[in-house]
Amino acid sequence: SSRSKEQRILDFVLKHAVPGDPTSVLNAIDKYCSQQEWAMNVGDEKGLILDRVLQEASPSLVLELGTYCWYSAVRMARLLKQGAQILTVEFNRNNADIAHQILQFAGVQVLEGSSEEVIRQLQKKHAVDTVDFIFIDHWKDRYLPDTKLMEELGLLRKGTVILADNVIFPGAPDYLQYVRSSPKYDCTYYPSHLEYLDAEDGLEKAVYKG
Ligand SMILES: O=c1[nH]cnc2c(O)c(F)c(-c3ccc(F)cc3)c(-c3ccc(F)cc3)c12
Ligand SMILES: [Mg+2]
Repeated sequence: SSRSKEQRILDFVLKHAVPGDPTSVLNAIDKYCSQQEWAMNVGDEKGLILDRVLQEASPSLVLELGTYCWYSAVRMARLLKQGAQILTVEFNRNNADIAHQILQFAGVQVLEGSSEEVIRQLQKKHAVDTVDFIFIDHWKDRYLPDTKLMEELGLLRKGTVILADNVIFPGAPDYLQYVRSSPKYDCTYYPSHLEYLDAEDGLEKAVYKG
């Protein structure tokens, strides 16, 4: 059977990265996706912004919406303090399987299902109280409804950082308008470029004020 692009990326990682060395995994994925086949990883340029915002937040619990090519989960896992955990949500079954193979890092758990389903189950099924850092990188039409759902369920606490990818391309205008006009958030825009390309893109940070 023909292997998918994601499986080809995994093959390249398993061949060129050093087991247990997350930076070598990131370098392998960036090399493959910038030279062989483009894929929608957050990438090295926006990844540096993610690194800085994550380190500043120093979270104990990270929720990622959109595992896809597992790149950002590895990127964040390598910077977490001892004992911190990442819950990453992927609804696409075969991507989740590959993610499991890559994410043999302690503390990264891939939860399968739609972001709405998983968010609704976090407190009861996954013993989550509040989330410290959320990386939104799944699907533009879900940014706003999922953020409102997390507010309603009390998953956000004073200081929770929400960092959203692709707020310019493909863009999430309803989400941007909401967080930037809401008194509940302090927002910062980080200009950058679409992964591995020159097109403009950026990340929006929204800090929940409780
Ligand atoms: O959907 C996404 N989720 C998360 N991150 C993404 C990301 O970082 C991207 F760069 C793109 C992107 C942007 C431009 C482009 F030309 C192709 C794909 C997408 C995306 C947008 C529209 C689709 F129909 C399919 C994929 C996503
Ligand atoms: Mg993205």
